[in-house]
Amino acid sequence: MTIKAIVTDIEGTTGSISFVHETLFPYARTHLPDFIREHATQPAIAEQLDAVRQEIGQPDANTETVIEQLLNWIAEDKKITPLKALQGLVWENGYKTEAYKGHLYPDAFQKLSDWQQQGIRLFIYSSGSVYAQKLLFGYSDFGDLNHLFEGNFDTLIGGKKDVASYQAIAEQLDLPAQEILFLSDVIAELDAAQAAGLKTTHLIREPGMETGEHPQVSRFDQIDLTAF
Ligand SMILES: CSCCC(=O)C(=O)COP(=O)(O)O
Ligand SMILES: [Mg+2]
Repeated sequence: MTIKAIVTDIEGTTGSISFVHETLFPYARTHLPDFIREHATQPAIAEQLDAVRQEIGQPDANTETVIEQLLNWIAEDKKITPLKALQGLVWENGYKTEAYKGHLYPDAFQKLSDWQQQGIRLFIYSSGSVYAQKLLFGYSDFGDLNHLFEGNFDTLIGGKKDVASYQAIAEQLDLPAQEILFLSDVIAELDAAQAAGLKTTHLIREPGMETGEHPQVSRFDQIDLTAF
């Protein structure tokens, strides 16, 4: 079977977990409160704040209550759509002021570039918003890499542990599921993708990570597309 498209996770797969948890999340924790206070009445921000109120079942929650909720969700690494949308908007300033660059493993950069040259269709599926994904790859260690990807998916298509999300992605790619390879460091995500019929590969970037039943690699250059 020929792999025609690759859908890749970001955190723990194309880039390090520590970049997300030790750089991006702390930056959001520091800057999100004032960002929200300053922009709360802008329609795009107000829409996300209303989505938080709806999520917590408090339609009349004031701005400070919403901020406190968002900070709790950051601490708990919740993959809740309005949080991820707001984080992306806050991170923009960090990239633009060069507080950080989007972390990418060199082997991921090299292999994604090779696959694109070979005509493999490339997509990202991350819990980070599409906007946050485009920032991370737009301001990456290797420059602007958004040209490598044909498309991006986030939690608007569904959760990454839900089989239906991968069925919807296969439908949008207009490919049989078995011609799509999904890359991730999270077994529950790989299980969901496999249940939808996608091929899978488990990235184990750091020693001591849980192993499962999926084909395993520690670097992108160990992935052989002809093996599927
Ligand atoms: C794309 S921005 C940073 C990643 C992020 O916010 C996140 O929650 C990581 O999710 P992933 O699905 O890439 O593990
Ligand atoms: Mg991941």
